[in-house]
Amino acid sequence: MAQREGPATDAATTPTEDPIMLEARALTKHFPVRGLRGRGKAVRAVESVDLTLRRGQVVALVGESGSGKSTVARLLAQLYPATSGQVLLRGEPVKVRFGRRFRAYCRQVQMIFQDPFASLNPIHTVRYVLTRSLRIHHRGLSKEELETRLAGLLEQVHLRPAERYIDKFPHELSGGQRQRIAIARALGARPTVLLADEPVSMLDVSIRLGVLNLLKELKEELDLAILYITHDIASARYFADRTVVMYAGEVVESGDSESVTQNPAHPYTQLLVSSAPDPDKLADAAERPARGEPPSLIKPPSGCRFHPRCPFAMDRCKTESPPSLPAGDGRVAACWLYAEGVEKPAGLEVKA
Ligand SMILES: Nc1ncnc2c1ncn2[C@@H]1O[C@H](COP(=O)(O)OP(=O)(O)OP(=O)(O)O)[C@@H](O)[C@H]1O
Repeated sequence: MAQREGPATDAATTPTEDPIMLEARALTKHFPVRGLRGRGKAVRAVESVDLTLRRGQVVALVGESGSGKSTVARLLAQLYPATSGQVLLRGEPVKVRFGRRFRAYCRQVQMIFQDPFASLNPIHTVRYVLTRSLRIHHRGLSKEELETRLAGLLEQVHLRPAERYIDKFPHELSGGQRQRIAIARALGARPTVLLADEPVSMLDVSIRLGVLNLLKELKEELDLAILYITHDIASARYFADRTVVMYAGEVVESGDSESVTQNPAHPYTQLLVSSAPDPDKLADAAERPARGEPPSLIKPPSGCRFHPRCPFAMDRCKTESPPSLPAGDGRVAACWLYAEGVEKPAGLEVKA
């Protein structure tokens, strides 16, 4: 059986030939704890995460609050320096945080934030926001070119006619319209990769699907590689080609979205799926209730970080960190239950 040291990797099992645009290799981030009592301590927010974003694909990064999803996105966007590990853009290692090379990186890799209220400055009109993005990323555009591109950006995010929106301030727009402006601003750079950190979670439920559909359409039109960060594993099935599940800073499962969301292999993914608000699954969730809380990342549990909450934990799980193991359907799971010779316990229902 093929085994790999460390947690589940997304890279090993990608079946398609689409070129890799952005990649994380063993990406790790520890935040030092400040203050006298924190001396020598660190929040181990992201631990050896591998992730592959391919052209024309959406990868969902799913996990509960505090599992390290946003930190991964910020590391990929070069907003934080990594403690260790690498980010590679089209195979080239990247380590830039300032100056011209940083701007060149941002032209390729753009981020969309969760809160369209906070990410747009209230004193600037849509025209200002989009013009600024175009000017920063594409110097020397003539006035006419700028106007054409501005109208094009609004058209791309379905805010039409452009004249209706161009001179509006953020407070004159709905949450969904604001998020569309944030997306248009990102597109102004003509990126190849979008990192979308919970792009719809602050929007009304009724308009979330419209924004996700827009991102899906843009992915197809522009061949974008998209990282979609979410708490909502159900939306990953709908929106993402592949799904990567994080728990307490580590990747625990990855594979194509249909298998990961419909036939989860890792006990944590099973817990996430069973506690998603799906009326058909409520009975099952009650039978296997979530035990405990996510652990402290300053002193994470030894062995598998999920073992204190895992209904199937074995002795080995308390001491040995599980490697990435094939778990059927092309998925990999960082779980000892998938090691050779281990009998699957009753209740771990994974279709072969
Ligand atoms: N700048 C920082 N300094 C110290 N600790 C941080 C910092 N940013 C994040 N953390 C910690 O790192 C861990 C992971 O946080 P992160 O925001 O990446 O998780 P998340 O999965 O995105 O959660 P959420 O969905 O709530 O945003 C948390 O314990 C958080 O408190």
